[in-house]
Amino acid sequence: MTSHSRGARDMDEDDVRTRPGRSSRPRTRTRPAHADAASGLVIGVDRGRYTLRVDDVTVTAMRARELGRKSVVVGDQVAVVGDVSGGPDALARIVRIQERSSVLRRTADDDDPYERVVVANADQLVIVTALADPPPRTGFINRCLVAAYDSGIEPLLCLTKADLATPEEIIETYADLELPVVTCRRDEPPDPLAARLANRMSVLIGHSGVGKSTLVNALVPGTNRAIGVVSGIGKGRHTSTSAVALALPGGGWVIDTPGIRSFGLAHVSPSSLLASFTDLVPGADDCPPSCAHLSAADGCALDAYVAAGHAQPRRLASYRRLLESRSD
Ligand SMILES: Nc1nc2c(ncn2[C@@H]2O[C@H](COP(=O)(O)OP(=O)(O)OP(=O)(O)O)[C@@H](O)[C@H]2O)c(=O)[nH]1
Ligand SMILES: [Zn+2]
Repeated sequence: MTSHSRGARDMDEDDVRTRPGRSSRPRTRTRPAHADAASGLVIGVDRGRYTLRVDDVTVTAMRARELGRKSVVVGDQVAVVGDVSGGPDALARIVRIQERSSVLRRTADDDDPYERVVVANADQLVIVTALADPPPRTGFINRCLVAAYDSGIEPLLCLTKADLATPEEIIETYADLELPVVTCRRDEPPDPLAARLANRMSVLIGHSGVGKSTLVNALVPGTNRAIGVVSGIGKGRHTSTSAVALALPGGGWVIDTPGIRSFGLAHVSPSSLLASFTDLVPGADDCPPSCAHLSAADGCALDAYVAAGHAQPRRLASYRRLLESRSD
């Protein structure tokens, strides 16, 4: 349906979602609650106060009681009513959370039964890894990849500190995943990364000290993310723990996730991860029900599928490596 054919039909959530950024809506004689709500993007969350972008205005909001227990997270598109002027004492109310196109979850650890959504609507997960100081950890990269594939978010490997070490070895490690890679160094502008971020909603994730703040400062002039010193202790510094979305000068958003170093992956099933390996998917047709896809000895049909030449052995090895990284 096009926007012209709506007529007097009531606005529903889908209408709001497909037209983000509009603050005024056609008024009809019979309107559902808050039909005149503005659309906002949640760019920060701090102790029950939400920072939103409504058109080009930064607005502070609280949640309306009608939201119930549903959490509002950075990246959410919301409907907001009340004072959206952005004035110093202005407080708006979030009355609705639009359907999410993706969710990135974190659990405190893999045994934690509560999955916490940390970011909504991201379409790219930027895995920031230093080439040295600290050295790359493939376990971490693997876990991030599993989280990305499971959430339907495209991964991008961003290798920092290219002045300290060469990237060939780590690039070779992931050569079978069609994983895009960019390298950066602080003495050069991060143009290859900026090009990949343009007009997208990207989440940056990385261990402390990999140079994430340095990157964000270079990507978003005017931000002042604290730059730390790599140390063996590294826990004494005060760091904010909630995600924040920053507007990129060329369009798009980058979400920094201080305090989120990895993801709980207990909820990721072998079959949901397999879905990202489309070349292997048909091979699972002959697997026993709820196959763990780990070995032919347990009846997994993927080995035979690969042996018959239908897919690359290296792809199966990559898939299993990621599968096993869930419990690293
Ligand atoms: N040699 C070199 N050092 C870098 C580079 N980028 C950042 N650093 C240094 O690495 C250290 C950590 O950088 P940050 O940007 O604070 O790293 P971070 O990932 O934000 O770390 P947290 O703030 O702890 O999350 C700082 O001393 C930076 O100056 C680089 O490209 N090359
Ligand atoms: Zn199997």
